[in-house]
Amino acid sequence: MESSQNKIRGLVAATVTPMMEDGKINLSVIGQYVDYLSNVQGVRSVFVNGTTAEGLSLTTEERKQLSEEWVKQAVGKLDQVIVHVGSLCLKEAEELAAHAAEIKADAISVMAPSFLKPPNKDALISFLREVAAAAPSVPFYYYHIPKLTGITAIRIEDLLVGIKSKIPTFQGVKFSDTDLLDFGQCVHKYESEQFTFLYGVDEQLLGALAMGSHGAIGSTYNYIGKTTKEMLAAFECKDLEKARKIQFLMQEFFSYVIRHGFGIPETKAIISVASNIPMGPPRLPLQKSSDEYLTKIIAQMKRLALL
Ligand SMILES: CC(=O)N[C@H](C=O)[C@@H](O)[C@H](O)[C@H](O)CO
Ligand SMILES: CC(=O)C(=O)O
Repeated sequence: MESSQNKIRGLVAATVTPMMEDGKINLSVIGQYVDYLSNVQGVRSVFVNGTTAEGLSLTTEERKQLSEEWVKQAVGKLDQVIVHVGSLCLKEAEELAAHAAEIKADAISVMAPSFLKPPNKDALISFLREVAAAAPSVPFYYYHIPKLTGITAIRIEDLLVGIKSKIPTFQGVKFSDTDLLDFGQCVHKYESEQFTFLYGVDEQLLGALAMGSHGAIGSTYNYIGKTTKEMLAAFECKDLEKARKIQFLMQEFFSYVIRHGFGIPETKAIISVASNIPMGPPRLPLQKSSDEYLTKIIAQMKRLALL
């Protein structure tokens, strides 16, 4: 049984994968990255090899090296290292899950396979169950990101019916979608099960907090973690006016970048500026964004006092 101590609460940074100009992964800066997150942003948990980390663009060997390095560097500095082990290939996902267990990752997470897609909820559960079974003592989080997986017809409220009997290690959901009806009903219906619901659309986290979110996993907590923590604290003290003020400020940033193009290339560049750690370019098919655009983003962030 999970003790409440192991439950994920608060903010989790969805990390980027540091890369070198030649395209190789750069393990050598992960120690510094951990220090930066915990000391500068006050973020003490990480989600590695996920979307922001270009997890599905990495080789299995690279994913293993990265998760090993994160777990190693996190000792004594971070609370939780959650490793995304999802893959289009069940066998590869199982291998990564077993590896995460071996290196003592705190939790694993799996998104739905998105090329040959599960035709229905039961097929998805069967896939998740097999992966989870490869790490039978590691807490398991389902990673819901329908816009990217293309699996938009499966509601999480329905997916979770009886899930503990099928996936004994099931612990919660990383919910990266704007559907607050589905999210709210997950929190409400499964309260007695003590699942953990972590919200993943950073632009509207306050809405999810109002629905009872237990925390958040997102790419922007790499650089506005500290500000977001102030919003969480204000919400906690029921100072909604202050919480809104902070969310609105962050939304000014989101509104600007989303209009002009916002994704992993920009995220890597912003973190590089914020942390002074070179995160490098993204891997193809993603492309570096232009210096001109990045200069504008940084100027906007400074204007909003987010950098
Ligand atoms: C699609 C995507 O990458 N979503 C991230 C996590 O789920 C978020 O953290 C976003 O990057 C963030 O909300 C900005 O849109
Ligand atoms: C954004 C997110 O949570 C991920 O990178 O997987």
